Amino acid sequence: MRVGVIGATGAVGKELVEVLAKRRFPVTELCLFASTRSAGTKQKTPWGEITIEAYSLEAARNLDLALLAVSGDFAKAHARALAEAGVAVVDNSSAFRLEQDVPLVVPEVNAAAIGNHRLIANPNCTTAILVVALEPLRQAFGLRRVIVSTYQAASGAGAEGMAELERETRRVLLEGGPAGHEVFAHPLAFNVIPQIDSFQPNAYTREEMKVAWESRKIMGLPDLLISCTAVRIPTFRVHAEAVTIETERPVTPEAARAVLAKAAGVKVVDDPAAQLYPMPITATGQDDVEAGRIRANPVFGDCGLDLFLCGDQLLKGAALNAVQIAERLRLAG
Ligand SMILES: NC(=O)C1=CN([C@@H]2O[C@H](COP(=O)(O)OP(=O)(O)OC[C@H]3O[C@@H](n4cnc5c(N)ncnc54)[C@H](OP(=O)(O)O)[C@@H]3O)[C@@H](O)[C@H]2O)C=CC1
Ligand SMILES: N[C@@H](CC(=O)OP(=O)(O)O)C(=O)O
Repeated sequence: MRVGVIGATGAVGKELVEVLAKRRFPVTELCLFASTRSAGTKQKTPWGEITIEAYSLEAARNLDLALLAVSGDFAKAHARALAEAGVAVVDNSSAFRLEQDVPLVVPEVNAAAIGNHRLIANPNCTTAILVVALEPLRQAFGLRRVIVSTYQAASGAGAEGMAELERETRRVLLEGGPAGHEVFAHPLAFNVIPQIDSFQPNAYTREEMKVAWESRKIMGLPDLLISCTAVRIPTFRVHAEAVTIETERPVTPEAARAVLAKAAGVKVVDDPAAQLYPMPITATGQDDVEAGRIRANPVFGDCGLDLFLCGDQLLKGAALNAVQIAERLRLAG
């Protein structure tokens, strides 16, 4: 397949190239696109050094598959035209996630939604990591309410977010100066920030509402009661999530552990006696979402469960999930 990665110089785009190679996606030609800023620069890839092109429909229309990792505004301006030109498009931005005619897919949960669609939306990273663990629990015990608190890495804000955390951490440690900020609302180094994206009229942030809106769509549970508090922390990679659920039927930690141990895309890491639990340091670079600290939550009687998740948001939350979707597009013909 002729494959294009659009946004190839960014945090997600670079991972997309690596994931395509790692999963031996049948690439006959790889084209890398970014903005005019990067056009002409060369990027090392498993297929050799490739020159970045400035994106244009003319240059991309001969692709079989386009993996978009640019902004929502860019996707709104270009994705449908690309799909109408016959290119299968998987979009990582939030532009189309809630559009009725565009499936929003996490293959472990709702691969069937792909059907014959040629424009597929990849979910918000926090959401993808959450639903991979929630869906098997829903199937086994039913799901009544979900409360999530997140601990999200700097790379969720893209390559510039990572660069800012590194630069400002160095500034504090080496120069003793105060940490600055441009990407984040406040200095992130040596801090945590309970704001990701803009505030909504209901006092939640947009990131928090995406977790609710998108989980409902992916899981096909439009009335699911779900509340999220999304927090940025000074790690580079992996989003962690403390999750509390109320199930419809009684649940025990042992039964939940057994369900999650069999679930695709989940790895149970839960041995408190050995101090084993999910952490960004162990989840970095891993395809599976780590699930641990599984315990009964007494607030919801025998239907309450607490767990802690760590997922590499550049992989399952973005590049890996997008390529998993593309693999199914290929199978669909
Ligand atoms: N980071 C994450 O954890 C996740 C991100 N996403 C989504 O994925 C998308 C990409 O995010 P991320 O990789 O973090 O962002 P980055 O800021 O790291 O990368 C953005 C990319 O878009 C390119 N770009 C910008 N403008 C244009 C343009 N006009 N034409 C072509 N390419 C352009 C940039 O190229 P250049 O270098 O030339 O400027 C760069 O390659 C976003 O929609 C984001 O919401 C989704 C899930 C997780
Ligand atoms: N908002 C996420 C990453 C992201 O880009 O999400 P979305 O694609 O929904 O805007 C974060 O900052 O961690």
